[in-house]
Amino acid sequence: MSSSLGERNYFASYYVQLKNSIENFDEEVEKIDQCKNDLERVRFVESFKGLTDGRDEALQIRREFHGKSAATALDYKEKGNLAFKAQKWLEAMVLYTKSYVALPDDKVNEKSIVLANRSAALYHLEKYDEALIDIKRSLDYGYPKDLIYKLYERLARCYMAKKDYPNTIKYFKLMITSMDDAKNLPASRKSQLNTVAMTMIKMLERDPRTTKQMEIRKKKGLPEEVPLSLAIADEKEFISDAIRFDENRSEGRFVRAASDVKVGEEILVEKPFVAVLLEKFAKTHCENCFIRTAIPVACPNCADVVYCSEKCQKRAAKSYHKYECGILPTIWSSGASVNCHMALRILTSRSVEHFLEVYDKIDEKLTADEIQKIPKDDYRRIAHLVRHEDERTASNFFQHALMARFLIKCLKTVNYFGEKLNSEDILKIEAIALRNLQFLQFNTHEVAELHKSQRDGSEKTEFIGGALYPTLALFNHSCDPSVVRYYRGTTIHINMVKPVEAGLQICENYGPIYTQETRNERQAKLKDLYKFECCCDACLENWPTFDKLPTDVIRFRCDAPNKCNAVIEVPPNCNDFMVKCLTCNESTNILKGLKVMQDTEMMTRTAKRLYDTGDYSKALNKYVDLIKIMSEVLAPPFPDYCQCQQFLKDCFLHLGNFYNLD
Ligand SMILES: C[S@@+](CC[C@H](N)C(=O)[O-])C[C@H]1O[C@@H](n2cnc3c(N)ncnc32)[C@H](O)[C@@H]1O
Repeated sequence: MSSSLGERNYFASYYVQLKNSIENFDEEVEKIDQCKNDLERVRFVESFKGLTDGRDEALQIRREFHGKSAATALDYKEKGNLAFKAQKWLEAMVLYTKSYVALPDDKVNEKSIVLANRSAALYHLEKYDEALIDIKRSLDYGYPKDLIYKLYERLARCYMAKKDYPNTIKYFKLMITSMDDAKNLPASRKSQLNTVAMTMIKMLERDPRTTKQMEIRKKKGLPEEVPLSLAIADEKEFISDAIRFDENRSEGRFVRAASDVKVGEEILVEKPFVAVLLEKFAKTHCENCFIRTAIPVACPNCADVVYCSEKCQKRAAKSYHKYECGILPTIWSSGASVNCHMALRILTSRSVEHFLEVYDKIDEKLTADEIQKIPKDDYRRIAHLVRHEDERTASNFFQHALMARFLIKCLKTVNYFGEKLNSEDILKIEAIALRNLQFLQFNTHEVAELHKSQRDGSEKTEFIGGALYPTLALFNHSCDPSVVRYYRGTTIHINMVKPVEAGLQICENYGPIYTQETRNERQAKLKDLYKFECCCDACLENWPTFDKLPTDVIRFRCDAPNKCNAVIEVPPNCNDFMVKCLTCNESTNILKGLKVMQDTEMMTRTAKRLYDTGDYSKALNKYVDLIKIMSEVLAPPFPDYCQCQQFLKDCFLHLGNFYNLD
């Protein structure tokens, strides 16, 4: 669109314009408080006087396609060719991608040429798998017969670089025969190419490695060529038996350890119910699975998004993207947040019939165990998530309902509801959009990618999108969390960063963490953003931030047989080995603890060295051991423990989405 306001972030201006155009606006808005549910609220907004008497001209939504144009594609291709000639391979590759993404879907011949050109740039960048995929795509699109020998030569050279000799021979042979079709190729060049190919074939046929590779393939029954794909393998969802759900009046639903859970253990692997990539990453990451890809597949309709593979493109085309082509830029340019976009994508990723069918069956009082039994695709799996309806002001409800109305208007623009749906049913879908906006506010997770520069060793977590995980959304917060989250594509992995005894809560972290912010700062944020008062140990005991953690005491655990487990603080220069616990009056022998501290010093150095040399899986195991040993005799918070936990978290992040900045 553009709205007739014609500016970026126009939704906020639209709201202000609406506000200024109506007399007693605030009093009028207050009336939304009389509505008992979301359906009444969207009805209220639909009949709000400023929106019905013709003043809503400001929000005329138009579907907007970006960039599908043969002329633009040609321009990019020519620029790409210039960059290629100048041996600027990376620049050429990016320009060819732009050209390919801009090509209208029916320009099959041009697609074939651009992909072939991109494969040449990829070959020079030594990205052989990517080059192979592009060459095969190009052949599928019908690369010109008289030039096909060039692609076979490139295939042969890519396989040679990959040390796959049987396929190198195969494609040099194909190159030789296909030169018969190369009518315009001068005889001298033909003969030169022929000689090179024959020499390579002869040499490789005699090479024992070729025979060995062929024998292995035959023995294992492997295909001549393994189909290449850069898509990530489908991950299996998993929920550990070591966790169970519980709930109480003050904390709602939350998770407990069903049995002792070890540090490092994976307790949840979950795919999102819905995920939305940030606009900024739309041309570099797959819109469907968020994988970064050098050789994207274009959307057939628009130039706004790309996919990592044909599989992801088809998945998206089947559900949401069919409707979002052209309205995606409309929504982003409105200034709507990623949550607003997710509210809409929840609607487009399931059928309208599904929402209408479940509409009257939404049960607000489901327990977490009941929720787990709802099929994964069913909207009721997420419909019950916390919305804090009672804490919302009239103005907040009004603004959310206005956004829901805008999202529905976008869908109407692309004729999402067809002719059959009556206005009452559309209102119900609008009420669902309003519900989505409310629960997303408290339940969305930011999908991350780890950015690392090998050159200066810097690491940074970059947020690339938002996603909703139905099971993870039932975890409560602690400022001293039990888990770390990392992502593979959009799939989330949850792993323990400390041991938790059976029966105790397992919490994640919503942002404020005790090592970095004071209790007052954390509590203020949590109250404001999530509407609760945190009662985690770090808050109850007012643990200091990392830089203020005392270094002049050692915090031992009381190991009396009465399982007192209280903290015994001892100065490092204490000469007694038997120390009295102030809570239970029993004595604890701290010798074992002092020995642990000596042992961990050495282990910490080894773990850090493994981390610094990039051996993250070995470093991870060392940090797991360290935390396990420390937890047995010492009581957090103390600096060494915090540092080990931080490194353990960083090791896990290296298992997830990763981008090398160099
Ligand atoms: C993502 S949900 C977590 C699951 C939620 N308890 C439920 O019943 O669905 C976030 C909401 O849970 C509640 N919550 C999270 N952590 C809490 C805590 N430590 N103490 C009390 N309430 C908490 C708050 O109401 C918060 O807005």
